Amino acid sequence: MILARAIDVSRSYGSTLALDHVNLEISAGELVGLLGPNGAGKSTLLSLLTGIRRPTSGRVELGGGDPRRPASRRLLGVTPQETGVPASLRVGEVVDFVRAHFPDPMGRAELLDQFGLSDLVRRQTGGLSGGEKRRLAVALSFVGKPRIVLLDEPTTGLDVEARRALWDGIRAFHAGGGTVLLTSHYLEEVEALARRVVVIGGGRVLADDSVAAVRGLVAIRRVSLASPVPLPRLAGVAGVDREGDRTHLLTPDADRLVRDLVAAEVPFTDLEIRPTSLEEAFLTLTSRRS
Ligand SMILES: Nc1ncnc2c1ncn2[C@@H]1O[C@H](COP(=O)(O)OP(=O)(O)OP(=O)(O)O)[C@@H](O)[C@H]1O
Repeated sequence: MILARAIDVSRSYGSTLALDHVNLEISAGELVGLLGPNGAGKSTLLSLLTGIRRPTSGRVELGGGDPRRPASRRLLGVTPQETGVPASLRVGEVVDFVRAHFPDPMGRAELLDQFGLSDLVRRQTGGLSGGEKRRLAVALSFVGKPRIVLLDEPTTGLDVEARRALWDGIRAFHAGGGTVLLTSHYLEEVEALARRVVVIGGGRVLADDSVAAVRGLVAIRRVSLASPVPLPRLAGVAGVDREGDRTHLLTPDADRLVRDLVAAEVPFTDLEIRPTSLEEAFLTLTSRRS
C-alpha cells in the first residue's frame, strides 16, 4: 500500500521553482532517506506531503487522500526542522500533553525508553541540551502511533551519542512495521537507517535507488589542473569544466585519471584532487545523462 505519493508535483515561491515535476511513492513499511543539499527542496516536499502547503501543479496524496484534509493526516507523525516546547513544562508533562490528543497513544514509559529519554522525565524542557530537546521533539511525532512519520533533518547538530539514541528510536518504530521518510544532507546518515534513498537537487529527483547504488554515483572526485595544451580524451571522466586556465575533471577514479594523465605525458601544474559535493556530483551526472 502506498502511504505517501507525489505525482508530477511542482511548487514555486514567486519566481523560485523549489520543486520541479517531482514523482515519489512511499510504500507502507519503507524507511526512505530524502537526501539533498541546502535549498534542494526537501522541506518543501515534506510541507506538501503534510498538507501545510499546496503544490503549484501536480498532486500529493497521503494515505490515498488529500493531505490538507485532517482525516488524511490522522496516520501522520511529523517533526519539522524547527520545533519548540514550553520551557517550563517537564518532559513527562509534554509527553502527556501530546498523548492526550490521541485515542490510542504510545505508553509514556515506552516512548521515553525508545528515545533514551527516561532519565529526563522530570526535567523542565527549558533546561535540556540541544540534543535532548531534539530527541524529545522527534519522539513526540511517534506518540499517536502514526503509520507514517516524516522527519526533517532529525539529527542535525546532534553529537554521536544523541544521534544513536535517535536512530535507535526510529529503527524500533520501523521494526514494528512503521513507515518513515527522513531528510538529511549526509549520505552517511541515510546509510545508517535506510535502504532506499531519494536524492533531490535543484527541485528535481536526481536518483531514487538503494543506498549502495547512490554511494557509487556520488563517490566522484574533482581533479583540477592547469595545462598549456588541450587535454586528450581520458577514460572514466564524468564531466569537464573549464575556469580560466584551469580544467576540472569529474571522475569516480581519481587515481586512475592521474596515472593516465602522466602516461599520456600531458604537461600539467597545480594538480588538486578533492571530493565533490553531492550537488556537484549529481548535477554533473544528470546533465551528462540528459
Ligand atoms: N517560504 C518561502 N518563500 C520563498 N522561497 C522559499 C520558501 N521556502 C523555501 N523557499 C526556497 O525554495 C527552495 C527550496 O527550499 P527548501 O527549504 O525546500 O530546501 P531544503 O532542501 O529543505 O533545504 P535545507 O536543507 O536548507 O533545509 C530554496 O531555494 C528556498 O530558498
